[in-house]
Amino acid sequence: MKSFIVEVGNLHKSFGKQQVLQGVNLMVEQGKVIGLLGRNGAGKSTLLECILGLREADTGNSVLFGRPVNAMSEQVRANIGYVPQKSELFEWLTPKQLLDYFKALYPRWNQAKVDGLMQRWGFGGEVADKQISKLSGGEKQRLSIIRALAHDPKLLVLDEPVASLDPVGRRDFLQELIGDVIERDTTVIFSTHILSDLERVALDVAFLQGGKIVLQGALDELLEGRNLSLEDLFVEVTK
Ligand SMILES: Nc1ncnc2c1ncn2[C@@H]1O[C@H](COP(=O)(O)OP(=O)(O)OP(=O)(O)O)[C@@H](O)[C@H]1O
Repeated sequence: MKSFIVEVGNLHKSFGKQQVLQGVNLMVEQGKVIGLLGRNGAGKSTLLECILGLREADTGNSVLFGRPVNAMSEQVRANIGYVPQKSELFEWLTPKQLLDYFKALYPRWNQAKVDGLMQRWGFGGEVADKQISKLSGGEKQRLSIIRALAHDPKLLVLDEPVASLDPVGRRDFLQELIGDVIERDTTVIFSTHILSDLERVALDVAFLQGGKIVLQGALDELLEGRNLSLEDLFVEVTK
């Protein structure tokens, strides 16, 4: 039996009077790819941040790799890759400098993979030496993804990773992701509003609505017998 990489129990988070997460439970097995869906403002980013311990929950717990997120060693933390919704790259560096900086931080850094992605994802020429602040939104997002994949993480958490990518960029990214999952049994949680992408990669989906995961399961099983498209299901579940 495979182990659970992510175990989230009864997570609550409010901002002032606004209760955003109201008892989220979410279990993710090793090697699963889960698409996290929900309306704008449903709390997807908040949930992903709480799962990773980047934002403190009010109550409840997040356990990653069998360890509470707030008591994780650096070694365990190095198994995680994260692409935030808004990339927080060091804007004054160049892409090359940024990747060299992170390379020094991670014991398991796959330089061959980085070199390949840089070539294929548009950083082969002078863009690699341009200041990050001057890159386009899509270029920054690609760089953020390269950074997150570079250390071969066992858990990848992606918050709308493809929102600024063009169709070719989205396809390249999804191929890379699928390759990673197949080769390395990577566990992936990613939020997106692009349902067609989700249908291409996510085998499982989880719907966040009213501060809770209201539906989670294998995409084909959820759609089977309902005679619905994923878009129909989204509308129905998030009403
Ligand atoms: N730091 C904060 N302070 C106050 N309110 C916040 C803060 N961060 C998020 N919120 C609120 O919490 C709610 C959930 O926000 P969140 O960004 O998690 O939603 P989301 O599901 O990721 O949305 P989207 O699909 O639009 O990206 C929103 O109503 C937002 O205004």
